[in-house]
Amino acid sequence: MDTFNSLLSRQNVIMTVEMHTSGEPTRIVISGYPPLLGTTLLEKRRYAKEHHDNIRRRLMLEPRGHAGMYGAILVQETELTRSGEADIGVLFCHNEGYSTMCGHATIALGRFLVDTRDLEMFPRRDTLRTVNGTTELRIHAPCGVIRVSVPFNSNEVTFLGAPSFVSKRGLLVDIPLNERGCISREQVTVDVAYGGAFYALVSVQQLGVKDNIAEAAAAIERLVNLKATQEEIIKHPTERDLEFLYGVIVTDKTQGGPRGELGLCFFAGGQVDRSPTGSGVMARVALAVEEGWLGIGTDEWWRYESVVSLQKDTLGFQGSAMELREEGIVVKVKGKANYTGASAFVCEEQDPLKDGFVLSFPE
Ligand SMILES: O=C(O)[C@H]1NCC[C@@H]1O
Repeated sequence: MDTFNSLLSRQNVIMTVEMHTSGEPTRIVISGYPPLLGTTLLEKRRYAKEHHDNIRRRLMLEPRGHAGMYGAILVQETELTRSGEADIGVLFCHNEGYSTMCGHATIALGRFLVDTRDLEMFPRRDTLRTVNGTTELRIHAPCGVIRVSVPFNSNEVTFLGAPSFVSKRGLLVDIPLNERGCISREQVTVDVAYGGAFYALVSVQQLGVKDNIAEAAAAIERLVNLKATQEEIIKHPTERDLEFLYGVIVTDKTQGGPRGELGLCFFAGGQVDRSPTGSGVMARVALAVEEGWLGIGTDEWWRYESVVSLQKDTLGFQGSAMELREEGIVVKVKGKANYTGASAFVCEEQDPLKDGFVLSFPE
């Protein structure tokens, strides 16, 4: 039988730093994760899925995690760190798998990576440039390079994401009779946009949601997925691995103040984002530009709130359209992250729940 001390002295202890961004957690894996084979970050992402998924489950699911847990696995070497286009790589993970972009985790990582002095964890830390008290870093995420600005002595981080674009405006989704328990309309208009990951965007007014918004969002996800496959809507210009519907964001412009709106993001098979969803902000800004009410390069900021940030002033994200490129619109997102702690995770071989579990009730 293992004692706790001997478990802690083993090599397979996983150390994490814990943060939150507007209430959404980021569990940053800082040591104990095995090396990922592959030349590119997307190859390493596939390798993590195929060979180390038990570690994701262990860290995200109960009893170590919970239904809203989110993680970031640092990847020291990628094709873009080698070419000098990025300073470090990252893989994002959650209860269901691995995402391609995450704004809230980027905000947390920005702070943490600038704070750290551990060169084993972040070998290029010393090459970062600080100008007028703001440190700049480039994080290679599966969707591309994110340029992050971290001011000294502040918890507010800004990032410029990989280009965002609208895939389909005004997609008409017929609501079949069996889904009308949660959605009161016969037809709903949905927009599909990409902000490092693909989102279905639908207003709560359009949805005519009866009482269970999570059930309505899950129905929209199913129906949009069906239509998107038929009409080839979820297409990334270069990477097949990025072609999936990551989430549904239910928006409400009647809440969030005069220059803002509320959004509730359901992603990864039912996880609910506590934050205003940074990658969702990227997608929503691209849509706002296409709808013609937000300019590009005008320094106009729009506020994006979540159900948590709405209750606490100053916790929301802000988004602005910075630049139009051939691949899409470069969006700037601003938000705040705070530390909550650090953990050392162990597991005992005899533990039948060592790789985590999802709570479900027998039918
Ligand atoms: O901020 C974001 O982009 C995200 N938060 C959880 C789901 C998304 O990845």
